Amino acid sequence: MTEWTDPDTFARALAEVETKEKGNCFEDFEEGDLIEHAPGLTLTEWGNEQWMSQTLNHDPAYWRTDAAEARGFDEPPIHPDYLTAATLGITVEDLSEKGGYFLGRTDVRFPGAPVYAGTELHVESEVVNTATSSSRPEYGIVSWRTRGTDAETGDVLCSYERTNMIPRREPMATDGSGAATADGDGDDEPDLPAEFISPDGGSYEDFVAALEQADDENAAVAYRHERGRTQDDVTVASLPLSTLNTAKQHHNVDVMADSPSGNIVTYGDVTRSTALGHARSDERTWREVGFDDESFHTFVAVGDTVYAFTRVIEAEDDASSDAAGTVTFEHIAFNQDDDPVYSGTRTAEIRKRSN
Ligand SMILES: C/C(=C\C(=O)SCCNC(=O)CCNC(=O)[C@H](O)C(C)(C)COP(=O)(O)OP(=O)(O)OC[C@H]1O[C@@H](n2cnc3c(N)ncnc32)[C@H](O)[C@@H]1OP(=O)(O)O)C(=O)O
Repeated sequence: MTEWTDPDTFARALAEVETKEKGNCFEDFEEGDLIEHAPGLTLTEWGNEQWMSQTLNHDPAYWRTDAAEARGFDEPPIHPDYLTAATLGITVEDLSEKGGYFLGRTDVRFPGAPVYAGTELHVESEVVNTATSSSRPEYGIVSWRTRGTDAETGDVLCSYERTNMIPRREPMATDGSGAATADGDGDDEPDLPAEFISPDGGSYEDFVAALEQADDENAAVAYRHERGRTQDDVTVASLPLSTLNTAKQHHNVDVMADSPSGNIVTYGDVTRSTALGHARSDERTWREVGFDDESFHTFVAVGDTVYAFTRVIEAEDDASSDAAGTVTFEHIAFNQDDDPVYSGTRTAEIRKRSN
């Protein structure tokens, strides 16, 4: 038998053989295509706790039975961030393993009852939009609507619309006009208010009072959270793999050395969940309602630190329980250089002071 492990021989063999490719290119997606994601995943207490602990989501209702019961849950439930990340992770093999980046997501909702450990997740996606990228001819932009359901009951547990940049098999012919970006001369920078108000506490009434104060003045309710989380092998590689997210961006240093980021990068859902964990540590969350207009602005890599900034947009006394009111926030995750890495709006029910 030929000794193929001789390095020169092996290099020649590698150069000759076909690579069994993974994932799909832009050209493989057509609007209306329905994709059922085979992996599925059982949401476990271990997966939930690993996700929550590493992203600093330490709300006692997700950790302690008495705290869970006081919030109307039967037991500590699966955290909505882990549910969202798992509903996306499972889809990567079919939708985005070829490469490209997670750009944004909107209409993230949790229509079902609280989800508990042991629930088997079934996920499917529909291609809702395919577009050329005017600035990057080697990529297209694809959006999918994804639904994660309870495999046993068929109840929808999590749904959203997500957009990725996806590599094209053949780069688009371009006259280069799309690459030019009008940077402007800085004159169109939005004005900031004269004053920033920070709520006195994390209860619903504190957000209402701060918004009322800001309404009278040239002010906004906005503040930063002290905690930061430096990205390490666990957050960058382990957490996405624990959701069956096979994107090479998170665990293949060899391939990523040649990519726009030059390195493996943090799964967008880890960055976002970490920033939300920081924000939640300064409020009295009752329930998560939904997320919109989420965007990932730049890469987060091992060694980067994820911080969070919150702007309070509105408060309404229309929550699902008298114990809480509804607050809409804009959260911005930023790194050690103060560069925004993620932004999105979040609607959450926040406990009233008496509860
Ligand atoms: C899951 C998963 C993978 C991941 O989790 S990867 C980690 C999370 N994502 C990131 O770290 C990406 C961060 N973003 C960036 O670094 C830059 O945006 C990027 C990807 C390098 C592109 O930067 P550019 O400066 O070249 O371009 P733009 O930001 O202007 O965007 C390129 C085109 O995309 C369009 N676009 C951007 N955001 C959205 C959006 N939310 N929805 C729809 N379209 C969007 C933008 O308009 C540009 O279009 P053009 O026609 O002008 O090219 C996984 O694998 O699934």
